[in-house]
Amino acid sequence: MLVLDGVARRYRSGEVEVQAVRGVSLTAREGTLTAVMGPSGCGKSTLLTMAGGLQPPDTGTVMVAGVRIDTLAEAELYQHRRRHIGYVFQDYNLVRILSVAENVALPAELDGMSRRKARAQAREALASVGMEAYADRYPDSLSGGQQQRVALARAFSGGRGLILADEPTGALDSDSAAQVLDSLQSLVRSGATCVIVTHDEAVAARADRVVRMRDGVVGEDTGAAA
Ligand SMILES: Nc1ncnc2c1ncn2[C@@H]1O[C@H](COP(=O)(O)OP(=O)(O)OP(=O)(O)O)[C@@H](O)[C@H]1O
Repeated sequence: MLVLDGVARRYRSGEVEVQAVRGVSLTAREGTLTAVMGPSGCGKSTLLTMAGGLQPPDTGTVMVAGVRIDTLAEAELYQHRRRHIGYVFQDYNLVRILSVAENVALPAELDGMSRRKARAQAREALASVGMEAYADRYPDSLSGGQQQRVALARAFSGGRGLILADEPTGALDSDSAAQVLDSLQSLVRSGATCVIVTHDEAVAARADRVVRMRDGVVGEDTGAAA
């Protein structure tokens, strides 16, 4: 579960200060898919990076899997992120010289898990997004949608409960995007909490909840009472 409480964040570049997020509270529960939408520059990505512990809020609190992460020391934050949070970006970020299974196993191996265990875990994660048949292929031989499903498996591998995705279908045609959404929904059904930043109404249509931001605040929230 993700709980954001009154988070705010501003950026300063030179003399100019931008209040990117102005106090957002949002709880996303296990087994739900939340779409965060809104015009360019309204603060969606900033909100997602705070939810994932990639940058702290100036004010407000962030809880992931029952732990307040915005005040954790760096080493603990790093460990908590690796255990509980998976990230997916528009451009997949797969390592081209590694096979699909090696890509998915990489975070666990870097974390000290034995190769055998990490690979077994990777195969399970690939199965949960319907990509187990591609385990020995290389990213360049896959379509964009397939690569994104591998990236989803990597984010989820090891049972990470919170999947944060920034425009995961932004580079895909509608058929590939639909397959990525199928995979995301199957992770949600197996209990993951997913939060997606998107401009794509097709994603919003399949979300359990749509949060629309405007100028750093939540303007509309279909799940406000949930
Ligand atoms: N590192 C940064 N330094 C300075 N300003 C930033 C930085 N990152 C974002 N901003 C500014 O903060 C505001 C919110 O940006 P953010 O990327 O969160 O919006 P967004 O809704 O995700 O936009 P998009 O849909 O275009 O990705 C914008 O005005 C942006 O220019």
